[in-house]
Amino acid sequence: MSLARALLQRPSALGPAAIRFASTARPVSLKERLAELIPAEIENVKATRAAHGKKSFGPVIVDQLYGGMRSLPALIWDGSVLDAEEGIRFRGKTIPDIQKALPKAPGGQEPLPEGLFWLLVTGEIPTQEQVIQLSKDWAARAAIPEFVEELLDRCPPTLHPMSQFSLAVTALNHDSAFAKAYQEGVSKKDYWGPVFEDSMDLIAKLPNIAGRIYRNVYGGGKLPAIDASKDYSWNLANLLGFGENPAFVELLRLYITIHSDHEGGNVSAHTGKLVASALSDPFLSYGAALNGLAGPLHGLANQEVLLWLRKMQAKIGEEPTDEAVKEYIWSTLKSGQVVPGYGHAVLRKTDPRYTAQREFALKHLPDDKMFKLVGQIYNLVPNILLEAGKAKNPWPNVDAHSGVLLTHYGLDQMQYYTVLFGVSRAFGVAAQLIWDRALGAPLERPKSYSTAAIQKIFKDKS
Ligand SMILES: CC(=O)SCCNC(=O)CCNC(=O)[C@H](O)C(C)(C)COP(=O)(O)OP(=O)(O)OC[C@H]1O[C@@H](n2cnc3c(N)ncnc32)[C@H](O)[C@@H]1OP(=O)(O)O
Ligand SMILES: O=C([O-])CC(=O)C(=O)O
Repeated sequence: MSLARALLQRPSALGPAAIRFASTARPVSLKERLAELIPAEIENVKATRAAHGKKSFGPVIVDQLYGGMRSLPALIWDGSVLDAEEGIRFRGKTIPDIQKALPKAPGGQEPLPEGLFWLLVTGEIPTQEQVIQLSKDWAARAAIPEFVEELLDRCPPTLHPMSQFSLAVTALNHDSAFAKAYQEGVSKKDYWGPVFEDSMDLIAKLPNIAGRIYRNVYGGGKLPAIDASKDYSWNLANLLGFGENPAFVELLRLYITIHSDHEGGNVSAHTGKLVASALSDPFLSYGAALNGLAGPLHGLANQEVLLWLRKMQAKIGEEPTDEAVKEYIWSTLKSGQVVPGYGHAVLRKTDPRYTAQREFALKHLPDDKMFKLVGQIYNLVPNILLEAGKAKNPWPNVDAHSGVLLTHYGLDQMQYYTVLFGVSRAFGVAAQLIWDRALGAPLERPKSYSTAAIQKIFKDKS
């Protein structure tokens, strides 16, 4: 067994210097860096709990039990934290920060999602070499089992792409390193190793799954092979048939980076964490997360936005007046539907992910008719939502913009959009699952109450 392998199997037995010594010929890998970071983080969590473990986070009110647990402090999520006014920070960094700091592809301007994953896992900005190493590692792991290919090929094209995606990801559990290790009696303190391997496999295999679904449902012929000399987003674009379009590849780099993580309480992230807390492997956990992402109030909203825009254009034309757009928005609200792409459970300002996409559009497609319509809607919806008086946040979220960019480049099959969101969200969920197992996160089991029980509690107290 090589020294590097021995180190990886028993990282805690040897110090960081030894690990660095073993890898002088190549950059320190993500797994090696993680092995260095875990012992200190275990101590950090212990110290935090010792200092603050018995302190209150404030009262829980009954409305929070009925109201979807809004603002209830209930989860630990290290990769990112969401501020209602400012938006997301990945390991403390805003979207403009990471656009500046993360490594880029040669000639590219957008951050490479490989770098974002490194940042989510370690809290550190990787070197160009480390990012290249990650691209190559994922390319080497990208093949999917033949039976998963067959499973996808047998899905009727009428089955929603998200259902196909979730089926395929769940089926990857067949080869889970963690499920196998658990059956073989792996010790709790070593859970993170096979969970790391599964997480890397999961992310690496998503382009082949996503590409196969796209070509099966929408045509486009045989899938090309993964090119190990190219980055993750280029390969995904190529599998979809857009590898020759550098602007589309750049868009995917930005898209995957900004959709990756949105702290822990959103439906997909929380579902992944919850399911994994039962020690279900990362494939089962992420399959469950995808089923949540497929809901129209969450990730599917990007599909809904495009459908809504198309219906609007069909009704009032491609370049409508403000009055016609206003009337259309009101008719949506009056018929008891939501305006897709607007509002948010936490945010109270324009989503910085919307802004990042708008800036991309201003640079690459300023004259696109649908982009202009999206801008026009931005000037009208917030006032109407405020006037309607219900939504706590009248501003656009990430989903208000993404479909327009994809459509511009010819990816206009909106039912497919949430699959791309799903590829991206795997980065954030996987990073947290690795840490949850490294830090020994317990089974999740909050307390529930019936309405009768609540009435009794307060009757007894009054
Ligand atoms: C990646 C993402 O998941 S981002 C979110 C994507 N989802 C969408 O864009 C769908 C449209 N938006 C919405 O439905 C909501 O704003 C959500 C689901 C995102 C957030 O929901 P909540 O936290 O419950 O929002 P909020 O507290 O503001 O809701 C209060 C009321 O305003 C309504 N409301 C909120 N946003 C909108 C909207 N965009 N259009 C119409 N009504 C809205 C709610 O439906 C709710 O109505 P109700 O009292 O009749 O039930
Ligand atoms: O944070 C949320 O609840 C929804 C959201 O924007 C995301 O998950 O990206």
